[in-house]
Amino acid sequence: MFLHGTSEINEHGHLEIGGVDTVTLAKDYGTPLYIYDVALIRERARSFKQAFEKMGVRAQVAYASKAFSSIAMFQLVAEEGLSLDVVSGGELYTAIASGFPSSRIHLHGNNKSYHELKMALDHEVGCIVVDNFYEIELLKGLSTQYKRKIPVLLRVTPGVEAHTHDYITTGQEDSKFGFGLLNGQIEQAIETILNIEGIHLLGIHCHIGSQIFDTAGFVLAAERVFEKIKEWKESYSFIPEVVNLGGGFGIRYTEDDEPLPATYYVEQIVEAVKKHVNEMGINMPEIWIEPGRSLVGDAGTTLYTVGSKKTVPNIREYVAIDGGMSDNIRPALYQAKYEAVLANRVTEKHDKEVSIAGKCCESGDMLIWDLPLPEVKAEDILAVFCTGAYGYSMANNYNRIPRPAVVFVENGEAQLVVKRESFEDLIVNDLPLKTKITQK
Ligand SMILES: Cc1ncc(COP(=O)(O)O)c(C=O)c1O
Ligand SMILES: N[C@@H](CCCC[NH3+])C(=O)O
Repeated sequence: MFLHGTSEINEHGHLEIGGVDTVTLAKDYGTPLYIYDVALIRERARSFKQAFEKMGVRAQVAYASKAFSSIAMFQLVAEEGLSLDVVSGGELYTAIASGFPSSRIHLHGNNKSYHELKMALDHEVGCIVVDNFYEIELLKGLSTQYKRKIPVLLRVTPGVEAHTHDYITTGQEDSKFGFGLLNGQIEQAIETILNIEGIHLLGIHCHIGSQIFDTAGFVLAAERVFEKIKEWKESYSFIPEVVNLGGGFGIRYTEDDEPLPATYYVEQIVEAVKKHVNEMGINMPEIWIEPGRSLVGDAGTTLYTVGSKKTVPNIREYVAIDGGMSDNIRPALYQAKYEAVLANRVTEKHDKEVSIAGKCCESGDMLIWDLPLPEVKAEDILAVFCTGAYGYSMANNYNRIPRPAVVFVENGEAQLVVKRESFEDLIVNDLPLKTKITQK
């Protein structure tokens, strides 16, 4: 069994995280329940930041908040001195409500609305990562309303796409995000932006994918971008102050995953940029990265209560839990794999194979196939590891299932940071029919 972060087995034979007994947490807060190991989030945040500091490079580590956003999470991120990547009015609103320093917020999105852009500019966010020509027009219109120049990065699709253990180069840059790097679009965008009085072109952004286990894709992306920067220095006298190489650093979900330490990604990225900068004889730009999953993924665990079971003779045993694709859609969406244990009986032999079914009305609502567990009984507590990224943030109300609560644990203390949705919450926006209802 692989124990992440501060996870331990205590004297009761229970799984403990952050010094708190998870079986007690399940009793106190109910299940399903998302638990975050705060010390592990801090450790990850610090390792990214310190890696840059060690190399003497000016940098911003922006937490990609799509992985998990809540007021408390944003406050933790602020406390650790990271920046924040938001991709919607909702994430931006949460960031502002949390008191996050707006100068460290970066707004992303491939279809930002006028109102989202205005909201970001009203709050003087650190930068807008411009994605397309429509957005340039919107910003041009908006720029006349503000005294300060709008700081922007231009997002490019570098023609490098990474998938888990490998990467491919895509000649045609077939992506809905950003300006093509190799088809003339980015030059058109730079020329347009440089001619807009109220916009300041701070630099270039690219992101090559998610759950990536090697550094070759990042190095190649940096190479592609810098080949172009060499040209832009000549043609536009444009030298980026910032180069943002995105997020995507992989984590260990199961024993098949072999993640690299944060320091290794940072070193390779910095070395790649330094090489080009030295060749060009320009100043080292600030390097920005945007880790999401690698900051919170393995710090999250979901607790469920076991309910019904079904045996299909000679085939398998299904064990159903009180959540499913409503709180973790990743197995259904990406065939994502997870490891799990019985939190209340961790020390017992996990040597019976069962398959964990969710409670949604969907055959595909299976959380884990062929999971080794002890003989499971109703009321056992199942702990699924590594659910911290894209779990709560992609949770939904399918079958009108309320979203679970979120608890932070650290130094033996638990703190509720997101309340469990109630049935009342589910109908709060529903309006009754205008016409009088006649009972038949
Ligand atoms: C632009 C951008 N930045 C950062 C991230 C964060 O990725 P991850 O959670 O894999 O680190 C993503 C998601 O893939 C993204 O699209
Ligand atoms: N939601 C995806 C990752 C998307 C990355 C965002 N650009 C996942 O759970 O793996």
